[in-house]
Amino acid sequence: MSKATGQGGLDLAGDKARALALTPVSRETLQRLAIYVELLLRWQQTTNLISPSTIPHIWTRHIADSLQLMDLVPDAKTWIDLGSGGGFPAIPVACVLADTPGAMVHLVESNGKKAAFLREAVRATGVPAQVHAERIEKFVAGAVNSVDVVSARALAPLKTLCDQAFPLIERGATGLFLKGLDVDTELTEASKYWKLDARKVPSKTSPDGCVVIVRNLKTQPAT
Ligand SMILES: C[S@@+](CC[C@H](N)C(=O)[O-])C[C@H]1O[C@@H](n2cnc3c(N)ncnc32)[C@H](O)[C@@H]1O
Repeated sequence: MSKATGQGGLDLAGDKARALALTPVSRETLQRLAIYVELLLRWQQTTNLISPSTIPHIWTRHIADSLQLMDLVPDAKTWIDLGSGGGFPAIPVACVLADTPGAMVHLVESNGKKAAFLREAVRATGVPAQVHAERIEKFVAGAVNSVDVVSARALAPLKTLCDQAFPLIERGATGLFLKGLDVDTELTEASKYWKLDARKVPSKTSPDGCVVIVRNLKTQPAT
């Protein structure tokens, strides 16, 4: 495999350079990310971890999209990522946090094959992360410790994310939810059931995307 090309002769160098310009990382973090990307592309041949059409843009569409969360919560050390799938945003976040003492990222993913991949990704990169192969509802209900951040990407509408993340946000976690074009409709719907402080931050990687930062989540009083 040449330096310029990735798995299967894919030329990812340009996309990787664009991603690193958007979300710069240390040399050590980049080494961990490169191990993860290579592993993901290998598993992708037999397990659907990301949409095949996004493979040529894996560094911008997935890695940088995940890394943009770091600047929003610079002091956060403990995360729970809901519905991690192939590992976004959790594994890139853990790659950055690997040099932070006390950091831990929990990945909740009920699909057995994807959870097996995530375990292998954690082992290969050596990042501070644990994979929980169970349903979000069960994991969150049993989570005893408070965390700094609860994140989710491409999992569910905001109303459902509020339902799922409420026990964690109630105990002080900040919700970071990567969202697309429908965000305003989703916010309107969520606001019927939840009182929430929600701030939209434009995405660094997608012109139609944003990150919704949720704090102070409370149920709406019945009218
Ligand atoms: C569309 S994928 C998104 C994966 C990843 N977050 C991303 O952005 O690439 C949603 C993932 O959430 C998982 N999932 C959905 N509902 C879940 C639940 N209730 N408990 C655990 N995992 C769930 C699915 O198995 C799937 O892998």
